[in-house]
Amino acid sequence: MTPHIPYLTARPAWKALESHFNDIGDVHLRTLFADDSERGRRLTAQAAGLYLDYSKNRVTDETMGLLVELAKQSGLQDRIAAMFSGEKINITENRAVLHVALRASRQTAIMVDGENVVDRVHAVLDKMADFSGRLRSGEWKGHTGRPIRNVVNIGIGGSDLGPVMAYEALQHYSDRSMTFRFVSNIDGTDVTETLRDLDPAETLFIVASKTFTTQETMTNAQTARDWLVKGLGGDKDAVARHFAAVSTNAGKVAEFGIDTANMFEFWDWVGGRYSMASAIGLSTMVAIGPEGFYGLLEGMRQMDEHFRTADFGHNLPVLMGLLTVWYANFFGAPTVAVLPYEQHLNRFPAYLQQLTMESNGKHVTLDGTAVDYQTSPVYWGEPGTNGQHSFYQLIHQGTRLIPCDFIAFAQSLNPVGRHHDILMANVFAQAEALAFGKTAGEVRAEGTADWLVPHRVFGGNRPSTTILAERLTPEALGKLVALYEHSVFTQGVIWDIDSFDQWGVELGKQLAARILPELDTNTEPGHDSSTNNLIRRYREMK
Ligand SMILES: O=P(O)(O)OC[C@H]1O[C@](O)(CO)[C@@H](O)[C@@H]1O
Repeated sequence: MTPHIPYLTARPAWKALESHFNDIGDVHLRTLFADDSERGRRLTAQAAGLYLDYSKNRVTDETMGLLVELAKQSGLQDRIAAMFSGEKINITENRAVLHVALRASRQTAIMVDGENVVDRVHAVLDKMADFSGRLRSGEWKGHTGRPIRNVVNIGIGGSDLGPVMAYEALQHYSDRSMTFRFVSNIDGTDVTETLRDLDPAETLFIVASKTFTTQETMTNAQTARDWLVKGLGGDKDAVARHFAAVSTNAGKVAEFGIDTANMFEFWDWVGGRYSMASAIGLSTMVAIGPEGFYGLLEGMRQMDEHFRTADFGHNLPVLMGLLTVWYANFFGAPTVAVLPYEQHLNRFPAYLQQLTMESNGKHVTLDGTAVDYQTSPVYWGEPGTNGQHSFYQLIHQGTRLIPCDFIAFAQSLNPVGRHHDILMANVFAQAEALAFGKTAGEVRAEGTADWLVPHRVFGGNRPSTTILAERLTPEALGKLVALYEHSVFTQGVIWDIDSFDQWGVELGKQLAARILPELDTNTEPGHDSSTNNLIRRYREMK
């Protein structure tokens, strides 16, 4: 029988953390470092080649002990076991949550409803590898007999953000003789600008949609199909050689007119935002090749294993998840900044926004009780060093506490002159400046006039975590993605919420469906006075 888990704020470890926070919440990182010369070496952890330095966080050994205790009292170990064994932990949709099965090795067995899903995963991976191989070699020909040189992924949310993030991240490994583009927005500009300079005879569309009913994706796919057929002389038969689909919904794929032989399947136990290792990653596999894609899966698998087996005190995703809870709930920090010092990770913050906020932006516990504590913070960020010349001012001297995740790699994929050392000097310097700041005494000692001193003081004590890896490879990206996935899981378990549904996006969809027909008629729209007025104005102006 599952042990009863008390409401979050009634758990003994929570209460202990509250009183501990009163004791150490204001202690400065300068003091913590001055009192413990080993701190920077000790408050670190590493696994699967990722090095996590969490020493610049406002924690002591006691804090970490209590946070780990909180994870235990929240039943984290059982919940991890439940996820990995295919239990239907997405309770509001009655679904298993098995993105870990997408990267399980062929020999593994994970049963859902009496079936080993790992066999199905590998059957699809084999089909993807065959298709990717034929595209990349030029064996797969378009309708006019020309090889495919352009791949356009049409999808949105998890059917876009994972593929586009992974493509950007792994561009170094991609086939540079091909172009890869991503259409997501319903704004006609997205599809128009994407297709503007492409030759339909050499273009393949991957329509990626779990449900195959998403309005944005279906509308963009229809426009792409019209563009293709028109560009190839009006021959509808061209669609078969230029469209592939990735979906859980074979019926809808066939209805759209895509040959289901060109359909790559995934399953309802893969959440959209957890799907980049599934067939949703088809564009990634075409770009970097099957071997590269298997490398990505291998990296994820290593982090999955670490998460599943390592004790919480040395478990990277658990530590990161617990630190997020510590700042969100005890310091009241409303956001987390993710700052990759790697240009190829420029879409990583956007990817993480869906992963974190669609997962943990919830207001009730699993049993439907309204929470009286904060859940997911807002995640945001930009690659360094660009952010330094824009919003870092607020992180350094603003009034809000913004925990930062710095992500950096020891080796550059593009070693040019001193660029990489300068980049790394900056990431280390930022974390140092945030933690230790500059005192009024130090500012004065530089000869600063008295009136200017307060403006030039850096309070410091601003927490950050640094993730350091050797080099951005498919494996490393897989580890990083799985690290954040499991950190999100850890947070969700502590907060006792369903991290795998997304009911919050439904209302807007329903209202848009109601408004759409009203935009074309002259009947009185049936909404509040602001919405009615906006609809009327739009009708006049359009
Ligand atoms: O893959 P689909 O079914 O088109 O859904 C796209 C996205 O829409 C959502 O359901 C809601 O925004 C996401 O969770 C999902 O990733």
